[in-house]
Amino acid sequence: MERLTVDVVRGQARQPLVRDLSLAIRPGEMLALVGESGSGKSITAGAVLGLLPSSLRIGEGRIRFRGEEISAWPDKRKRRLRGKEIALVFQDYQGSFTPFMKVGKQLVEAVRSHVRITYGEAKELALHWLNEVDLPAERVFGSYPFQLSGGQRQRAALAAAMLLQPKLLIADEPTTALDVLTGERVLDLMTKLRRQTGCAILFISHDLRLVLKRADTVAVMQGGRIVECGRADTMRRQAAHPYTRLLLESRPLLLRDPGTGRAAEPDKPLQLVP
Ligand SMILES: Nc1ncnc2c1ncn2[C@@H]1O[C@H](COP(=O)(O)OP(=O)(O)OP(=O)(O)O)[C@@H](O)[C@H]1O
Repeated sequence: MERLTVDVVRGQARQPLVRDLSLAIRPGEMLALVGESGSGKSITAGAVLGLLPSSLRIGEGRIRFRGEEISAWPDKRKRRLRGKEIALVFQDYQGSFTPFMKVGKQLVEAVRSHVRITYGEAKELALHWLNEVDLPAERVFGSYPFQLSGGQRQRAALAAAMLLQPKLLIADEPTTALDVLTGERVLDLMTKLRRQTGCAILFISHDLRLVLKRADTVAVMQGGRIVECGRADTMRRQAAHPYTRLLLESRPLLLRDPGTGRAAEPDKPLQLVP
């Protein structure tokens, strides 16, 4: 992305939501885009994918993918790129699968909508990737999404994303809905997959400390702009921008019982406090 600006269009007026954003991800690299809610991370991902709502437009700048400028491509051409060369994993892993169709059937259909192979070949590919994400492949293939745990569904979504060996995987808060250990496992798998396949990963997160452990490069966003971008190991030692330091120092939220102010007990109403 070079000097990318995304505007919200209201009648004749345009107001920038993402400004002057430049980022580069190389094959096999994990770049994390981090910032608080509303900082512009999802809009940036939407711009790359050609998935911006109609009220948002790329204003200035350009997006290049494997040497081609894709920002000006028509929707149909971008659609062909999505799923095949650029894959997606969302926070809402429920939304990655249709509820009442077996996981295997969905994986097979996803492959066959992009490449002309037989059912048997597509099934073999699906089983291979389910295996790669450490799932009991045959069982998951024959299961409905609701028969899997949240962590299993997110790993199945990762297998679905990898099926066509994408060059870029965009993962928008893929671990946020998972408990810490399950989330770490999904991240470990992403690290393994990018090493194995050379797939680049754009990892979107609000959790700077989490991504500093796994990403090669970290870009910190605030109010639609990148305020700091650099190697994760350097940022771990010395964050330059005050906002990055604030994100690093911010304490995890605790769940407290609003009545007693103590750590919450199960089944009591909860309140989030900093
Ligand atoms: N369709 C839209 N029209 C107008 N403003 C929008 C639209 N979509 C997003 N915005 C605004 O753009 C800003 C950036 O939104 P974005 O969803 O990219 O943030 P984010 O960093 O991904 O946040 P979160 O972590 O909560 O998903 C926010 O202030 C949001 O309210």
